[in-house]
Parts: sequence; C-alpha cells; structure tokens
Amino acid sequence: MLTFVGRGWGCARALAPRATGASLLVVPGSRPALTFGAARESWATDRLYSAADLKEKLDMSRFPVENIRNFSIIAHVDHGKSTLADRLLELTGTIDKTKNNKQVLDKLQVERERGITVKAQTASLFHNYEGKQYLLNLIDTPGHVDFSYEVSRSLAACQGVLLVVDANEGIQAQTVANFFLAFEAQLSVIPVINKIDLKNADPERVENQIEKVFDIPSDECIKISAKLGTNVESVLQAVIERIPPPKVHRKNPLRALVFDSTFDHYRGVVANVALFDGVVSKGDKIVSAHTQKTYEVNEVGVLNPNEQPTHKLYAGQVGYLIAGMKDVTEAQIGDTLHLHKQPVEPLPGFKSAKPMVFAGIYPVDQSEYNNLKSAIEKLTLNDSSVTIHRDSSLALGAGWRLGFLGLLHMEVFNQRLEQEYNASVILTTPTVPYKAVLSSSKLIKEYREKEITIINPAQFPDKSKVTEYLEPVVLGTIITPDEYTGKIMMLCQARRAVQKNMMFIDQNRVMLKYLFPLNEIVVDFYDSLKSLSSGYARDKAHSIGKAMCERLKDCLPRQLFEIAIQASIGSKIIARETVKAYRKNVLAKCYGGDITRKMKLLKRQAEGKKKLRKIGNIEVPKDTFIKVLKTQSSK
Ligand SMILES: Nc1nc2c(ncn2[C@@H]2O[C@H](COP(=O)(O)OP(=O)(O)OP(=O)(O)O)[C@@H](O)[C@H]2O)c(=O)[nH]1
Repeated sequence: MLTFVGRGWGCARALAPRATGASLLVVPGSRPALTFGAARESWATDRLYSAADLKEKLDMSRFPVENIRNFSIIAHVDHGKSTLADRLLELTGTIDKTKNNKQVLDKLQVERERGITVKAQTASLFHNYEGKQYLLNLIDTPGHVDFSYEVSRSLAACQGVLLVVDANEGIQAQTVANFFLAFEAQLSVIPVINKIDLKNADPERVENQIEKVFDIPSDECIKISAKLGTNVESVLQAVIERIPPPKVHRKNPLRALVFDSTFDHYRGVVANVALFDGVVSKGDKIVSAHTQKTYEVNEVGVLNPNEQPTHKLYAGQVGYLIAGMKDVTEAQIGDTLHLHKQPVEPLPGFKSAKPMVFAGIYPVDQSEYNNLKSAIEKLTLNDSSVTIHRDSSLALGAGWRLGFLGLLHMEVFNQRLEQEYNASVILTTPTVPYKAVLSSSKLIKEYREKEITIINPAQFPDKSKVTEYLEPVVLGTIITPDEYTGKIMMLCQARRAVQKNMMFIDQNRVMLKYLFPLNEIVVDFYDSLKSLSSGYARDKAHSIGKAMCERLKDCLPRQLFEIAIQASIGSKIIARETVKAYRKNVLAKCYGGDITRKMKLLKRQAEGKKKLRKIGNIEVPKDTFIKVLKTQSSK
C-alpha cells in the first residue's frame, strides 16, 4: 500500500535535484484480511456526566495546570487512531459505551463513507487517576499524507503523542513521517501497538522495529486492541505519567494559538485554539496578531466531543472561540490572538500549506456557473489550503483552476462538492506546478520576473523563450517486504527517481528512500506499485499522446473529409490518428458508361475533399471534450 508521507517542493534542476524534506511512502502487498474477535471485552468506565456535573467539571477556574495533558494520536492510515479515540472517549465517560461508537470524531459524511479522517478533531476528556482528576485534551489527526498539514498544526497544541502502529503491518511510511513531525516538535512519544487481537499480529516484531527505527526502548510500547478495548486503560495511564503538563501561565496576558478553524454559516468562523497564557471569556476584545483586526468574543467553549460553551478558557486548555470573524482567512491558522491593548510576542506560526496538484473544475452545464461558484467559495471557507484561480477553456467554458495538497485531497473536495452542495462538475486531469526560467527580455518584462510558476499546462511559455524548466521533487520513503525490492527499484527508476538510502528495518522488511519527480507519482504510482509489473516506458509523452489521439478518434463525429488528430510537443508531432471521411458514392448515377467520366467524378470529389480539409472547420461536440478530459476521480 502506498501513501505520501509529507512533502514540500523544490525543483529538480537538470540532473541535480534538490531534496525538499518531503516523503512518499509505499508498502505493497501485504494488507491483511482483518479478523475481529467475536465479542468485545469489558473494561472499566467512568459514569457519564449529568448536565450539572458537566458544568461543574468544565469550570476550570481552580483546576491545576499540572493535571492537564494535551496530546494527539498519530499513525499510518488505518492503523486505528479513530478507533482508539472512540475507546478513550468511552473509557472516560465522555460518550456512552455502545456498539455504535465508530469513529465518533470523524464527523464529515466523506470521512464516514471513506473510513478516513480528513479533518483533525478535538475532544476534552476527564479522567480520575490515583485520586486526582485530569483533563486530557485529545486531538485526533488524519493519517493520509495529503492531510499531514493538519497533523503538524495539531502537534503545535500538544506536549505528547500516541504513535499507533498496527501489530500486523508494523511500521509504515506514514508512521515514520509522523514520528519525525512529533520528534522535531520535541514531544513525548508513546508507542502503542494496536490490533493485537488479529490472527497475524506480531507485536514483538513491531516492538523491535520501533526500537530499531525510532530508538525507543521496546518495553515502552503499550500493546492494545482498540477494537476490543484490551489494555486501553494503560494508554490513559501512560498519557498521564509520560506526557508533561503544558508550560503555561494563567496570570500572563492572553496568548492563544489558532491551530484550526471551520466555518459555520450562522456563527461565522469557529477557531480552535490552544491557550498558552492567560484567560479568555465571552465579551473580551481580542486582536489577531496577523491582521491586527479587533473582535469581540461571542462564545468560548470546549469540545466534549461536541461544542460545550463555557464561561472562560484558561491557559493550558484547548477549546473553541467564536468572535464574529466572517471568513476563515481572518482566523489564519497559526495566528496568535491576544487581548485588546495587551499585545504579546506572537507564537511561532506554521508554514502555509502549498498546493502541489492542480486541476481545472468546470460546471457540467454553464448555466450552473454561479451555483458552483458559490459552492466552491463556501467549501474553501472550511478548507483554506485549496487555492482558486479563475480559468476558462474553449471546450468547457468558464471555470476555475484549483490547487490541492494531493490527489486524495482533490477527490475529497470533489466528493464534498457533490454531497454537501449537490454540484455536478467536470474535473480535468491533475497536473503539478512547473517553473520556467525565462530568457526572453520581453517576457520577463511582461511577467515582471525571471522565474515564473506555471499551474496550467495551457500557459507554458514557448521553449525558445525559456532557459530551463524546473519541476517539483519529493523525497519518498518506501517500506516493503524484501521480496519486492528488485521490482520496486525498477519501477522507481522508470519514474526517473534517484535512490537516496536503503535499510533493513527487520529481517525481511526494507526501507528505501528515493527522490521522485512529483509528476511521476502523483496520479498512478500507487496502482503501479500495487501491480508491480515491469516494463515501464521511460518516455511516456508518446504513449499519453497516442492514447489521447485514440480517445479523440473514437469520440469525434465523422465528417465529409478526413480529420487528422495530432499530439504535439511544441512543433514536434508525437502521435497521430485519422478520422476517416464519410464517402458519398459519386458514381451511383453512372450505370455502366465511360471509365474516363467515372475518373473525372472521383477526381473532382478528391479535390473537393482536399479543399474542404484546408478550410473545413469542424464543430466539436462539447461532450467529446468531457469524455476525453474527464478523469477517473470525477466519475
Ligand atoms: N482487529 C482490529 N481491528 C481494528 C482495531 N483497531 C481498529 N481496527 C479497524 O481498523 C480499521 C481502521 O481503523 P480507524 O480507527 O478508522 O483507523 P485510522 O487510523 O483512524 O484511519 P485514518 O483516520 O483514515 O487514518 C477499522 O476497520 C477498524 O475497525 C483493533 O484493535 N483490532
């Protein structure tokens, strides 16, 4: 199985590419069939709180900061983060213990349908341990690399993480990437080996991998089954014992980090905040350090896991804040909020997420343009990592070119447009951005810079006016059973990848590091890796050109004259197909008769066709473009 495990972008300059600190992860083959135990084991649970109890609990005015723990759950996709979060919510009495608690924190429809977490979610849990009450702020994060931006943001609000690893699959690419995010943020890491109930589970092997790759002593690993609830209690103990409380000061002026935000049509922006200093309450005047705009706080509260308004939020707490911000850009992720007239040193922010995959998006019917525009605007209010540029195409009309963090991000956005806004769209084949270093002084003057970024293939400047083209590269990590290594290396080579490292993480698992041109892996690398067939063509321009021409040939209506369909790179034709002409039988009326007369008629017909071919314009039906351009993901 393959996942990207984080990336940025740098450019490959001729044959000397620069790494970007990004990585891509791939693990072929061995996804186990999941086997579940017949019955769920029972485990101790706190009682659910009554409304009065909850109100008392949520009054944090006298709650000691030493009893607060802020932590996140990180893992490779499907290793069981959300299931563990469900068990922790049940065990602490935050939600009722029923069989229906499946991925309680995955609130979006797309998350539930795909079984993946897209948006990080927060929950404040209370737990009694050795006679003391603790407040545990849990942030469930997405596993897929397209959303790793969400992970790094969430980590800024935490002092520790639970690193969940599947007891059968062992360490995977995203496990490595997420571990390093936590390690670099200097957080305490608690390794949790999950799914020990599986028939093929081998927790000892995974323990050794963790020791070898992350240098964490194997006896620090906690072995659990989140599905059955086995040993989940010790996870809570470890959170309390091994993760330090936040280093914060209630008496200092307010300093709150905005680590996430969502948009609510009625209340405006709901900002998720972690308080590093001070107190904030309803009615306070706050200022965004980023925009310097002042707002009045309308509501503060905690997520339990649903919004639970409180009187105040105190330093050390993680919660939400509503202050009449109309647009998520006003609550910039990474921004620091402080009280009016009490400015503070802003907290270190985050690097903004850079879109790496661009695709055209058009309404199926142009009359739907305005509806689609409003749907896209609303959806991007909730997902500020999507970039929008207006675009138009002769074939598809007016639309936009959107930038996404990855292919899954694009698919999820498209699915949300359809499900939440009932929009029907055409999505064109995704492309990556390129840079061109211009040589033409006229162009440099026009663009006002020497190096330009191109996000739309239609806007590529002419080759003769460019010194060099640059493309984004990512550092990819592939973890694979030993037997696939040879084939994977061939595949990587065929994708123009440069090997950087290779290491055995246990007796039969290898970790490979490659520098990949992003364009080579963005669409179908995962599928190729799964099939692991050999014989990949190095130069794919010809095969792509040929396939396009063939598709056009099948879709275009025939005319009275022959139509040549050509694919070209600049002036060089790389593929060609011909749509045969309809042929009128000009000899139909000649019953017998003179051969020269027949020849004359045929010659005149040929000349007519030649002339038509020169001047003939054909009307290309719109659905032809749709058929040719429509990508798999938009179906
Ligand atoms: N047998 C078994 N299955 C488990 C266990 N924990 C989780 N699962 C299953 O593994 C699958 C993935 O679990 P999730 O909790 O959605 O995984 P996740 O890590 O949150 O996934 P993403 O949010 O997409 O990254 C689900 O089908 C769970 O039911 C476990 O302890 N044992």
